[in-house]
Amino acid sequence: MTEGCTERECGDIFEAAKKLKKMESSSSSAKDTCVQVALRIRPQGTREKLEGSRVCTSVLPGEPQVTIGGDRSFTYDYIFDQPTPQHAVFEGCVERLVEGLFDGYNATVLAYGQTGSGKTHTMGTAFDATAHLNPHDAGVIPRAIQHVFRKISESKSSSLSQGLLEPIFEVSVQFVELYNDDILDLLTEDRATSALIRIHEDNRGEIVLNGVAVRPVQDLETTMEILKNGALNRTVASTNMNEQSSRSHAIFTLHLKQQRVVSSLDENGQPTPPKPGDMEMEMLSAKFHFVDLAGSERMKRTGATGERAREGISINVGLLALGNVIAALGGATGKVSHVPYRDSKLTRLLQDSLGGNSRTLMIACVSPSDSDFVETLNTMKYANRAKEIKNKVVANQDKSSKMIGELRGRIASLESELLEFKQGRRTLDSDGTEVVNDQYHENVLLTAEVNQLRFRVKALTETNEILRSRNVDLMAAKDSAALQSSDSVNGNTGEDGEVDTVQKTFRKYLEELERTKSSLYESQATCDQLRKEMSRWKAQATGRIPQDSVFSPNITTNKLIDMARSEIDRERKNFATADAGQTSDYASLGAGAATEEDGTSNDADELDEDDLDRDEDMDEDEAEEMKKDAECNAMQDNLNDVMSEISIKERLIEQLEISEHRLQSLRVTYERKLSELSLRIKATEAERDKILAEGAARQTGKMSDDQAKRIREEYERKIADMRKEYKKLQALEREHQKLQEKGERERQQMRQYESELKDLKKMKVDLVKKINEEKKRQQQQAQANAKALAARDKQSRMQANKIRTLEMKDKQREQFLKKTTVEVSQLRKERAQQQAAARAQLNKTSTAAAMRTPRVPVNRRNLRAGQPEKELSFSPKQAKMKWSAIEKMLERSVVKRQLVRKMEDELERYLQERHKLISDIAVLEKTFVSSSEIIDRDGLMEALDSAKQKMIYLQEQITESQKAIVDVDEQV
Ligand SMILES: Nc1ncnc2c1ncn2[C@@H]1O[C@H](COP(=O)(O)OP(=O)(O)OP(=O)(O)O)[C@@H](O)[C@H]1O
Repeated sequence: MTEGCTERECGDIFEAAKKLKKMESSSSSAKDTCVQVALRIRPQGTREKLEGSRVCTSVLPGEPQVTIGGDRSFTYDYIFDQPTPQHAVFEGCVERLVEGLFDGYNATVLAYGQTGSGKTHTMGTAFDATAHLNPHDAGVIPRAIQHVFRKISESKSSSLSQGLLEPIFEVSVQFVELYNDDILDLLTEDRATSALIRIHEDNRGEIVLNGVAVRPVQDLETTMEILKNGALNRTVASTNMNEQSSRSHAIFTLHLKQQRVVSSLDENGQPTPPKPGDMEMEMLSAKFHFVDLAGSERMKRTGATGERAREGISINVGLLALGNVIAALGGATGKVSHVPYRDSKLTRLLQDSLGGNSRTLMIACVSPSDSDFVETLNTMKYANRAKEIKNKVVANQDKSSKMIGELRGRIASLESELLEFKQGRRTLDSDGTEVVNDQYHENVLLTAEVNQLRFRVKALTETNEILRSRNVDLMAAKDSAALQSSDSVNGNTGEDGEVDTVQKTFRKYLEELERTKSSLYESQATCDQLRKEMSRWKAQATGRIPQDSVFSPNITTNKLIDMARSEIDRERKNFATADAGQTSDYASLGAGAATEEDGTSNDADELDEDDLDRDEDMDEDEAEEMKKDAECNAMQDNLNDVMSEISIKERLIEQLEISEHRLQSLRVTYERKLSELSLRIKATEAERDKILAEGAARQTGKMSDDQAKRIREEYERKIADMRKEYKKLQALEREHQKLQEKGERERQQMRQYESELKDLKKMKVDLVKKINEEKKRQQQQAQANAKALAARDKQSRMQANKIRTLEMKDKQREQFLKKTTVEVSQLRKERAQQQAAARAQLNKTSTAAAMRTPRVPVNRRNLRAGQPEKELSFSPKQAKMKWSAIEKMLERSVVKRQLVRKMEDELERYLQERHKLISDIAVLEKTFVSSSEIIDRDGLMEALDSAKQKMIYLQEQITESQKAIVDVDEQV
């Protein structure tokens, strides 16, 4: 397990990081969310049924798809067909928005549709001052309010049951209407205050209404009362299309502020209760706009005149501006250049909800009747465009909670990152392959190196063991030699001076051996010390300090370490000298690159995208450079290893050479002594023989037999002693022989060390060469990179210039077009005036001369001639092409519009005929029932038959017209 972190802790950190990441992504980061669209088809009204209207919409069962006009289909996020009850609409698409309110997400529900299509019914603000609202018919707003208060009490009681701090909620409401482009506060009786209402955009980009009453509310009943009073204050009037038609756009806003204990999310993204000791508070705020738009209407159909017509125009202007905002936000390219929010107060009020920070739902309300075919088709198209709008949704947390959350997330992710480095966490890269991080690889390499060193230490320990056993042998030999020497002291005191010398020599020899052994130990210790030192350097290089890096103080060891350090320092200095040239080159290159950056920074604002690209490239280059640096460092480490190895081997060889030298000199001394002893044995034997021979010659008289015997015995004893001594010396010689053999083995080892040393030196040379080559290559690469960077900078500067030039040209072109348009309208005006004048003149004089009034040329060539030189030189061909394209497009859409209008009129005519025919049929049927004359009844029957035939024909025509409208409408 990794240092300083238990398995459990690691797991906890990972989990915490995971949860916080989820929290972060779910709360603080803005997410793109499309505006959701629901289509609600209201049931046919009694009047429509009586008028014989047929249902022209059909919904695919189980699919959110609707078909109209035969084969025109639209798909929405939700479709609620005719019989859908109110609660299903709320639960289907609004409830989750209310839930989001408690997590700090703004929401908007926008009811759109033609007049009488069911917007007010759906929103739930169709209150009757006297009648009690049937809970079953309650619309979206009452249900949302109910849900908010229910959820508040639920979360309070759930906190209490969990032993957590009770959350604090603040709920307030606002209710305004936009009538004839005036904002009116529906919660105040004093209409004069409305003049003081201002739309204001705060520093977070949120739209706020200054001067509008904010009513704090505590429970469902009070809020409903406020809602009801406000709704009853709304401007409504009766039109042909709707008994109670809303003549204004109404916006009911519910603000929710809460202070609660922060809850984290589990692995499934579900909130988990915080631990009792971990009670961090957060502040969340959110608002819910409920927008009941006034119905779009065709004056012809609503029969509006006077004030109603003025209202209708204002409503249609607002809705048109809303349509333009929707079109701009949901443009095919997805790139919004300008959104005309400021074109109307309605769009300005809805700026938050469309393209802003809100989860928005548009409920498009339509009538299923074929008499409303054109309006229904238009509403469906309008709603279809709204689907494309993308909002940026972010939870509204107070600044400090947000920051704390972000910091917690950051800490947790850093902790998990650290853990990943330590443990070698496997991750999936972009290709989906499993990878282990670099730090882990490095750890593995170091562990392998440590193992290798351990192996070598083991080998040295074994050598040590061998030397120790040899020491034991030698000690035994020494003891036996001492014993023999004491024997000889006891038995022979006369001629044993030479033997003593031999023994002394032998002792010296043993002492020498001991010295050699201790030298070997010393070199072994040096070797160990150097290895430890090496691993300490490595550990320092990787930021780790091994546990065994503390040694007992020892003067010799320290001396050796100092020696090794000075040697390494010397080598490092050598390399540093070799590097110095290249480093200064790198530094100058780096400075060059920095200067380049400074030079380009002035253009940073204009070159954002290019800079981003370049940053990415630079990141890649940096990564590449870092990789190379790592390689270079690895090589340097290798070189250091080789060098320390070399110094170890050199020391070993030195020691072996010294010991070999000592052995050699001992051998010579020893051999000399041996030959001296052998000569003396021979001389003694010769002396004995000689005395014996003389004794035999003098046998006759002077020496007795006993005398001779004594002399012989004495000499024989002497010789026996000497032989003994000789034997001892021979044994010693054998021992010496053995030692020599060992020496030979050591010499072999030395030769091996020497060849290894040679290899290592060669390796060192190769490595130095390789490092130099690598550095040279890196230098070249850096130069090439700097060059490429400079080239890229130059290119991006050029591109920026190009963009600026193009933008300038574009501006000029726009100005040119604007000026041209102004001039054209000016000329048209003048022309009209001239024509009027000419007509007046014609009336006066009745002569053709007046018709020759000089005409002001209005063709484009003349207009262009009036432009300054510069503008003319600016791509007139392009401007002409653009102009003609605009003209063609306008022409096409005008033709299409005219055609559709004609078809709509035709459809309207058929519908009216059908309406008339239905009432005719009703009259005929009535007369038929009341008539008693057979002749009359036959006539009536025939009339009824022909009316019914006509009805079939009319129905077919209506269907055909609807199909034709859809076909033309679909054409681009
Ligand atoms: N889903 C429905 N179920 C039953 N009746 C409905 C439904 N939708 C609308 N209605 C009825 O249709 C009539 C018109 O509805 P509503 O007033 O809500 O239309 P509107 O779109 O708000 O019209 P306007 O834009 O003119 O205010 C009302 O009498 C309403 O009760």
